[in-house]
Amino acid sequence: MQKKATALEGLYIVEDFITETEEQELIRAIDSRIWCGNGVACVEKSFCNFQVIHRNITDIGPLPTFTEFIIKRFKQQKIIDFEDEPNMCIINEYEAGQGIMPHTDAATIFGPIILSLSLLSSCLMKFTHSSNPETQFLIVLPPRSLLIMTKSSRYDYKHSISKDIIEWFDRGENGEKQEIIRSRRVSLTFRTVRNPEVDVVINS
Ligand SMILES: O=C(O)CCC(=O)C(=O)O
Ligand SMILES: [Fe+2]
Repeated sequence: MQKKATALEGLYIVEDFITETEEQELIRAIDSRIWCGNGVACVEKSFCNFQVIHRNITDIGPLPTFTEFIIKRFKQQKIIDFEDEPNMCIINEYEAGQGIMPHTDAATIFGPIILSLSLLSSCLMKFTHSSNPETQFLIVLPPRSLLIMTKSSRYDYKHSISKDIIEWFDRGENGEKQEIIRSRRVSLTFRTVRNPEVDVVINS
């Protein structure tokens, strides 16, 4: 398990952060719960241990137990320091044809590290510089990989996932393109809410 730097400052990826068995167990645990729509508005289904109502963020409980091994691994693998320990997990589901609009996770609410674990389908995540939109990076998120968003990638860029069912990316070898056929993807995004119970806007 190796943390690899991407071309974008502060953005890292760890492939095979979890095993296939762990992925299946997570999906089983997630699917046995009731989904709600209180998370970021542009995905249809989400689960979150914080509730956002009228721009108010409220702690509605601890992280689900099925995420405990993931947090433990973040520490073991030195992905995070103790003071960065995530206290929030949002689980988003994307069926083929669904994506997420460009946004920056609000800097006033969330801490400096955003961690996103991908399950099931691969997809591309696009990073677009907020003040120079022509500066873009496309990052492949394979299933079971962990994306680590810090520094410039976390604060200066918007990230988004397209609704495209077929996506293409450059393999960087002889201009060769590789295809991704999107199917159901579930992601677990871990963040640190700095100051729960405050009036906030979740994404800017
Ligand atoms: O699905 C993902 O990997 C990212 C989700 C996301 O950007 C968010 O919930 O703010
Ligand atoms: Fe986000």
